[in-house]
Amino acid sequence: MASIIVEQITKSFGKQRAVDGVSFEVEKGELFGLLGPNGAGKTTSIRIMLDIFKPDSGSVSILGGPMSEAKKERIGYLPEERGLYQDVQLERALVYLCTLKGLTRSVAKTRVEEYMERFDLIAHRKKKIKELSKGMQQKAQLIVTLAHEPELVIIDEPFSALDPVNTQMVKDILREARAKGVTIVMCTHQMHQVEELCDRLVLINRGKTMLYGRLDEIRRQYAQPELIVRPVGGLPADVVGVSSAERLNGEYRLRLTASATPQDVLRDLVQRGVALEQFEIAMPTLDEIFIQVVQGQGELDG
Ligand SMILES: Nc1ncnc2c1ncn2[C@@H]1O[C@H](COP(=O)(O)OP(=O)(O)OP(=O)(O)O)[C@@H](O)[C@H]1O
Repeated sequence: MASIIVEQITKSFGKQRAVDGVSFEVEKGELFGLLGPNGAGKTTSIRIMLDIFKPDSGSVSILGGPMSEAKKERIGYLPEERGLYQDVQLERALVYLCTLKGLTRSVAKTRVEEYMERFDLIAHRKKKIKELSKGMQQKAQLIVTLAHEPELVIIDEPFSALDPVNTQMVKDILREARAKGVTIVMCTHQMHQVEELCDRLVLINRGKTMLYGRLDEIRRQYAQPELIVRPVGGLPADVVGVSSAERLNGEYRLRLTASATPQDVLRDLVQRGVALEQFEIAMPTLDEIFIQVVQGQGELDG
């Protein structure tokens, strides 16, 4: 079942077309990546999804239909711009913001305390927001996003100000939420985080959908005919189906001829008695795919 259905949305600001016919669906309980370079239209798409902006055309169904006031309490949103009242003490600010999301004061207090423990903020509970570091403020905002236990979470750059320890903690929290059936849409430029966390993704560029689908399928689709092979000894010079071989730290990256398959190469190596520690099809990283797609569109558009 889909938690969000985005159909052919468009949005212009003056002559600038920020979103240009974007469609995708986010399944219930998945961790979905919303990706794209700066200015691609991600934040505008999120704002349309959350009914902050009306689209010029197209439609959005969220949690089974149009957005409503009641639904807002079932959603957690971490916006890109982190706006907390700077002069208020951390704990007071968090409890207050959680009551705005429908929690009673006493439940809000308990949850906030639990989350402050978990996020290692408890020692700072009496500090004003402006006295907290950037990373601490971001964790505080994540608490506001999550503490009312929303069924749908939309987070824009959740890791941007976090050190590796806090990044790991937030990733664990997101995985736990997913395991409980929470739907998560994550907008980020950090491709390795997407590779680690996301089931499916959409990549938009200049307002248009460039890639959409399962991460593993997208990587397979962009796989070059290359192998990574680690032989026990050396590699013969004339392996069947190999057009070039590059050696790096005992590992070879083999480029295949147009008609060869990985099986042809493996068969030849086995027949020649080459012992192998590793034999795998080289998969491109999401970073490489992102750059290829974005630069490719740039070249097409001139
Ligand atoms: N309120 C606005 N008024 C005018 N133009 C806007 C407004 N919001 C966004 N835009 C323009 O729309 C385009 C898409 O912006 P958007 O913020 O959606 O991109 P983004 O993918 O979130 O980028 P980033 O990764 O840099 O945050 C940009 O060209 C931007 O200048």
